[in-house]
Amino acid sequence: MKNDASFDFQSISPEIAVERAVAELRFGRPVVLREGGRQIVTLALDCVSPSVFDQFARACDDRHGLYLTEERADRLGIDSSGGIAVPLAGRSFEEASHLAYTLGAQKPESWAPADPLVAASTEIARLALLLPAMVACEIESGNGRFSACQALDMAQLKASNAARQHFRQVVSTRVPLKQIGDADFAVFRGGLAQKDQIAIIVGKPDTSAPVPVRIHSSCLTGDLCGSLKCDCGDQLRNGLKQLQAAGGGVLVYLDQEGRGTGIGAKMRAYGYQHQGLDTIDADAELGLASDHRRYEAAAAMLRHLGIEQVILHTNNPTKIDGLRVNGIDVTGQVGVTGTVTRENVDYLRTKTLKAGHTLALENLIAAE
Ligand SMILES: Nc1nc2c(ncn2[C@@H]2O[C@H](COP(=O)(O)OP(=O)(O)OP(=O)(O)O)[C@@H](O)[C@H]2O)c(=O)[nH]1
Ligand SMILES: [Zn+2]
Repeated sequence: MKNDASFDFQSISPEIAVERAVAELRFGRPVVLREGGRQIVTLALDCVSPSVFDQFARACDDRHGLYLTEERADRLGIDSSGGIAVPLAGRSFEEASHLAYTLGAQKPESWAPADPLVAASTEIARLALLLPAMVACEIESGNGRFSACQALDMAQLKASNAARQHFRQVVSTRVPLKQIGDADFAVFRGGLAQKDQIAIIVGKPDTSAPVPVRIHSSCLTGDLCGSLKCDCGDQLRNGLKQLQAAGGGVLVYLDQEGRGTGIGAKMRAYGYQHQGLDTIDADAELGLASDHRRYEAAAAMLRHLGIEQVILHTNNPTKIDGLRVNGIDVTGQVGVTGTVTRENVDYLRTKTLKAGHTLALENLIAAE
């Protein structure tokens, strides 16, 4: 955590500036992003009302454009690197939304490669758990029409990344669990999105040797409600049992619903899955990449617990890489499976085929 003495009440840190911008976007207000001598003003389409959209168009003198990510552009049949900008002059909120997220939308008549500064603003939308469809416009310095909007420098956005690793433990308390008995729930606070994150400590792991660890991303539908569409609930409970059987370990439960996209995006993606898209293409239709999760928080929490070496319980190679780039030594991997159901088999197959999950799916199906 930052040394409290560094807060002088007269300036703000990069991460506070970013958090404020995130809050503004979620209120449906524009954010100004600056780099060098340039500045753009941007709104997340996902979070504005039609009247604010029209008001923004007027304030931009109709020079505003719609930024679409590379994934969304690709779904519209446009090959781009870094996304595209579609001019919005004369277009309604409904037309813009159709272009940004609707299944089966037509390729726009005109578009241009995206401004990298606008593309960078999707990072704020991502932290705000909003879809990365940005309505944006370049503005001159001295333009007073957006003077009350939160402004952010690109340098602050980049510098805020360091905060992703700043965590402190708030509390650790015993909780009796149905399947494995007592476990300690250690709550950590900090990071960039300032959410509380949890490490569930099973038994008394020996931190002088590689510790069995599961990194589990939250899944409200699966973990909590027993949804048959995924294997998350089983993996959560089986993961805890595996850690106990291994003589103790840690399950890091990360607030990363929908592979880091949030419950709103995940439910929208489920809607497209009901229309036949797989889990990756459904996210791409919303402009999202195949996985938005980050592992700085997990690595920082493990280090707080004195853990530098782990045996990771996962089928997902991205989690192994994610821990390694954040300084945790992954010395081994153990798979974690759940029940294959009629409803989740396609999801599991897509994870193995498109996301490289090491899951022997056909063996699992044959064993049931
Ligand atoms: N966007 C999106 N997220 C989903 C979908 N189904 C499940 N999820 C999310 O996917 C994540 C799955 O988390 P985990 O089980 O920890 O991770 P995993 O990538 O399956 O890897 P391992 O379980 O470790 O093998 C959770 O954040 C779920 O909310 C989906 O169809 N779309
Ligand atoms: Zn799930």
